[in-house]
Amino acid sequence: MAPATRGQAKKTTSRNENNPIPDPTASTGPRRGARRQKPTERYINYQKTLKGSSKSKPELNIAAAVDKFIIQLYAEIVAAAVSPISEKDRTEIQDLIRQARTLRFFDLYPSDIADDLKRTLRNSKPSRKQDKKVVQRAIDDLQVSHPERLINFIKTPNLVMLSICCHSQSFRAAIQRDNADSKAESLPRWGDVLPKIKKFSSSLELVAVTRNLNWEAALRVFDTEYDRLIKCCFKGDQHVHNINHDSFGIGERDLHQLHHPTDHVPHHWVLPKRKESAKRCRFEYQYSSDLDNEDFYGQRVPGGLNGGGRPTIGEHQKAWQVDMAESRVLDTYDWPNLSDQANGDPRFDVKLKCYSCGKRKDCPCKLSDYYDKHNGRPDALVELFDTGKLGTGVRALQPLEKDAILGEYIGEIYPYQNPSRYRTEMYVFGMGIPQKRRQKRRGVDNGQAEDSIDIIVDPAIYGNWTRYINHSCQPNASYTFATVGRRRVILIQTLRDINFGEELTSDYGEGYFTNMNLECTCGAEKCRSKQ
Ligand SMILES: C[S@@+](CC[C@H](N)C(=O)[O-])C[C@H]1O[C@@H](n2cnc3c(N)ncnc32)[C@H](O)[C@@H]1O
Repeated sequence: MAPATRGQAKKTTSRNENNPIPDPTASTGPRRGARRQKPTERYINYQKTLKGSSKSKPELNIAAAVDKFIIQLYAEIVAAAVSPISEKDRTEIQDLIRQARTLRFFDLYPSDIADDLKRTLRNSKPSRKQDKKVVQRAIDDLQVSHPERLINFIKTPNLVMLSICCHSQSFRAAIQRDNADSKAESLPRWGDVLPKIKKFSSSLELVAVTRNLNWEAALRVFDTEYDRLIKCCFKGDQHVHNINHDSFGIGERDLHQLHHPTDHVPHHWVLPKRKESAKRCRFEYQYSSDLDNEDFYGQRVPGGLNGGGRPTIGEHQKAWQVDMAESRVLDTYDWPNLSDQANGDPRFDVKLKCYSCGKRKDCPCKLSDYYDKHNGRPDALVELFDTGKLGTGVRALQPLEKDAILGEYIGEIYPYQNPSRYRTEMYVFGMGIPQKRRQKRRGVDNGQAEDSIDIIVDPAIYGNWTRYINHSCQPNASYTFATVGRRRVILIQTLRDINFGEELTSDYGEGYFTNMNLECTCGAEKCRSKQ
């Protein structure tokens, strides 16, 4: 990809001879929408009060409040997955899941039998201390407010989703909060947030499981307690009405997991359009002479080589794409013009000051320093999703503010002079890096040419999520160059505020689609392909 250079009809009705005011008396029978009487003054005043009252606004406010809730839900689930959970939170999570399971258990029976069973439970007098505790806990579980919410959530979406969402404090509060309290606190009601949770459940699950959230541990904590409860209260098999109690009423459907990632790297897995399991990113390339050496062939190629044997040059291969933290400079290539100071790193930029500290020499800055000072969001919550016609794309799972730096465009680095390593320019990004300053004395340019190194950053196989940003002729993000710690980097920066759920796009530059022999299908109003 070449560096980006950066880059209603109003409805009118006029009342004239051709469009006269309709005469209500002109037709005989009643007409839809025709006003029969003039509205009374009282009615007009009432309408006015409605316009000014909160009744005219709630839709907007509710939508915004629900969005805010969903954004918090994602953020809190991710926080629970990647950092330790406090003891208090853990207890709350476990309590809510246990209450839901107890309620669900009784709900499996026809109501008369369930009532009988609850009565048996309340009248049971277990002798062992441990059993007493378990029975009391189950009796308490039956008293929770809004039991139907918990029971229904286990049915749709399911218990997996409940265990995942329970890791969010906002979720735990919302499912237990009375509607009156929601109103008083200007928070969305449970009935408002539930449809949105269902809508995003596949994405929420993928976000949680690829970050290794241990939803199952929280769910299983009380398994032994349920065994005890069944033995205490239901005297042998008398309660079994075609209901499997192996897991205290939890069936296969309750535990249906949609995504089964084989590793826990969030940016390896693409959220599918339909409710299927997420797919791991793969890439088809042509085996080239550049790869035909021990460094590549000898290593374990991600996803293996087709057929296992050494491929012939030009053969098509498919590999898993790998997520890595930093670019990898390949030393299997010759690096002409590399200055001594560069220390083997062709990204070394002799000419420019470090954008982070402003020094030219002895700069210790790392990219994280730059992020700290320049509105950086390198951990921004994004997900890979299947866009359909454009393949994999990236969308924001949180609002992103204008000018935020979201990450570095990284990949394998090799000299520009070489053909693309995987014989495709799909992800290739080129940049020139000065290695020597122009010698100017007393205002006279000595004519000595600048030494510069042209490099390719190629994330075809090794890269990060930034490679999946699709092109738009009216993008909301861009590639920017910076020098940080003497190293030239390509960064992704937002061009405007980006909303939750919006796809991130950038401009690949004029030549990309011509070079690739592709047509841009971004669909933007000012799409170059339309001009
Ligand atoms: C850098 S990759 C972006 C990620 C890519 N969609 C994927 O699945 O890996 C660039 C490729 O995405 C597709 N693409 C991205 N934006 C496009 C657009 N506006 N029109 C057509 N194809 C596009 C093209 O196949 C292009 O070669």
